[in-house]
Amino acid sequence: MSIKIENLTYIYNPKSPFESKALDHVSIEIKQGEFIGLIGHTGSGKSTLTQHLNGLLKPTSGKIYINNLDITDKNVKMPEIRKKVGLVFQYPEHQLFEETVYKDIAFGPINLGLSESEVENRVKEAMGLVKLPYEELKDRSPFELSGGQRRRVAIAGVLAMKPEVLILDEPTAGLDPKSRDEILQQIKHLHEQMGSTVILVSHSMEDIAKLVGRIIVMHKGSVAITGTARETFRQVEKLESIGLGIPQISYVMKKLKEIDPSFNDDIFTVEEAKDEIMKWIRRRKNA
Ligand SMILES: Nc1ncnc2c1ncn2[C@@H]1O[C@H](COP(=O)(O)OP(=O)(O)OP(=O)(O)O)[C@@H](O)[C@H]1O
Repeated sequence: MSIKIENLTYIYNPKSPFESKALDHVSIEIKQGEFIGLIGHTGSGKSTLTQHLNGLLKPTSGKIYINNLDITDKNVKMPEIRKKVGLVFQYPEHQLFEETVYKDIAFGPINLGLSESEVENRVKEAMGLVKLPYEELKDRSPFELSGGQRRRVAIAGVLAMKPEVLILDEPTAGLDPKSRDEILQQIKHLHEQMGSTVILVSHSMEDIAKLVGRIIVMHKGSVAITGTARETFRQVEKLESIGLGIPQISYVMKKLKEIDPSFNDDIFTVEEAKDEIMKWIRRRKNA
């Protein structure tokens, strides 16, 4: 599904002493199947933006088109949009409420009006996608599971709806490194396998550099930078001026270049850094 946001402005508590402009004339186009990283300092408007995409918030002004359909139009039925745009909130496990893992994941598909056997298939498939063993966990209470497993149950609940656009607001916040890596790998795999449009909100430049095709940088409610990871992370000064940085490994490579100018410092992932260091070692051996 393609997304087009035109001049979107959003004001919380308008005309009150608590009025706050969270989005200011934001225009963005996202093509079908893109993997977008949405980054920005805390309070820059990322969550406010994502909540507009499934109709949870209505623009103060501006338009949002999903597959050319204007979802800000009063006549568009929001449940229809929510079937297509899945939003995984920050700490989604706090929203688990059913007594078993099965019932929690089945909640969305049941609301879609699917038959019992279709619901069961959706639950099995979604649990498989996030690597949760179906037989072992389906009758367990989500509250007996580990934090990482609960997060997966919550993500599976959204995946079971088979959304065409998947929005994940910091899906790895608060998880241990192993669970983080596993969940990110699964999101990557999902994007490749299902071809859905994915928007990943993250504070981790490392994760963003590794995963996404294009980055949108928000600053004070506006789009500050948009481009590939390479194009974005080359703008170090601009990023630092708005309180962001580049992946840690890029700073390491910049330091190495200061010591030996033959180093390439146009590097954003650990994999790229490994290759560059190996090349440097080979050059030294041959010298
Ligand atoms: N419910 C609300 N009522 C009033 N103002 C709000 C509300 N939610 C957010 N804001 C304000 O809107 C602005 C954007 O907030 P938003 O949550 O969209 O930022 P964010 O980039 O997602 O931040 P974070 O990275 O901390 O999640 C901030 O100034 C915030 O204080």
